[in-house]
Amino acid sequence: MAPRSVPTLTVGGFLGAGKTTLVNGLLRQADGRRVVVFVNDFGAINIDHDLIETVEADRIALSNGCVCCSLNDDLIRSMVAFCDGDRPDLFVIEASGVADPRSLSSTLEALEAARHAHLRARLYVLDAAQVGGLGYADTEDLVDQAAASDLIVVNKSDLVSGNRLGAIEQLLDRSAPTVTRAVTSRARVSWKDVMGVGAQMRCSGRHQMHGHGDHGAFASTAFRGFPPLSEDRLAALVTLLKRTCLRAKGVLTVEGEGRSSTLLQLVGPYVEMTPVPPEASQLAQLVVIGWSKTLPTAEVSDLLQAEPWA
Ligand SMILES: Nc1nc2c(ncn2[C@@H]2O[C@H](COP(=O)(O)OP(=O)(O)OP(=O)(O)O)[C@@H](O)[C@H]2O)c(=O)[nH]1
Repeated sequence: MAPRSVPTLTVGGFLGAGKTTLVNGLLRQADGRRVVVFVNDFGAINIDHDLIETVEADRIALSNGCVCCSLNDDLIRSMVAFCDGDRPDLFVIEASGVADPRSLSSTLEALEAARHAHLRARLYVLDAAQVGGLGYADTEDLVDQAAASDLIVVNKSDLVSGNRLGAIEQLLDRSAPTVTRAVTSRARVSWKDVMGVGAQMRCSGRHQMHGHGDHGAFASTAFRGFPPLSEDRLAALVTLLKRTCLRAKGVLTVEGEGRSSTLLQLVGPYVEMTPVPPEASQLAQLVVIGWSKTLPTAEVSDLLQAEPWA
């Protein structure tokens, strides 16, 4: 009997929209199914890979490039390698926050032709707090990408007013009227809903070809192994990043008793700092992503007292 083809979910969405949060939420519902997650980070350090909650062997990092263009061959090779062994129950591809997830359709078609994997559903996470905060052209681009998906997850509803949510819903009514939608906080979607939507959307015209977006507009810089930060320098760093960057994430060590480590997550003006348990204390590392023309590499370097690593 021919081995079964592996159903595959793609997860797209702009920088910081909540893709990793959504994938982790799905993994918690896996109920014994074996899920292999391919994680693509735009920066040179794949921090998302570390944040995905699954066993080591089933998280595959695709770093320092974009899965919709330069890393496409790596993705295909890696998926085929998994299909040569004991096939998993599900593949999940989390695209980078600058990828155009529409480009993954042709990758999936090639794998489908070889009976390795097939597209189950394309999920697109839209950050409700971000939509409209970007320029008109960028917002339009995100909405176009969302319209080419099977499920739009309008996330971070906790951060916006009812009016703002209503305006986003109206925009999607006009631009993506046939795509199923879920309004969420913490990107909570049920396994059943996700699998159900895919089954309904098998013939959704996904054979269009799409080029990838203009990644040249974005740049990232990464720092590693820098010394512990004083409270003041940490505050100055956060202020700088909020003002100048689209996305930053990393693990920082803060000076003081016990030298605590903190996971910093920044999406535009939104900041989360979560203590990292001592047993998981890691090498200090930070990835900063923004517009190429305004990325504050030198200022971040001064505050961290370290040269960029990549
Ligand atoms: N307040 C709030 N924060 C959220 C929500 N969903 C995700 N976040 C936070 O937003 C930040 C980014 O979430 P991620 O899931 O890492 O986003 P991502 O799309 O994977 O980010 P990149 O891959 O870097 O583009 C994290 O600090 C999350 O905890 C939400 O619904 N509400």
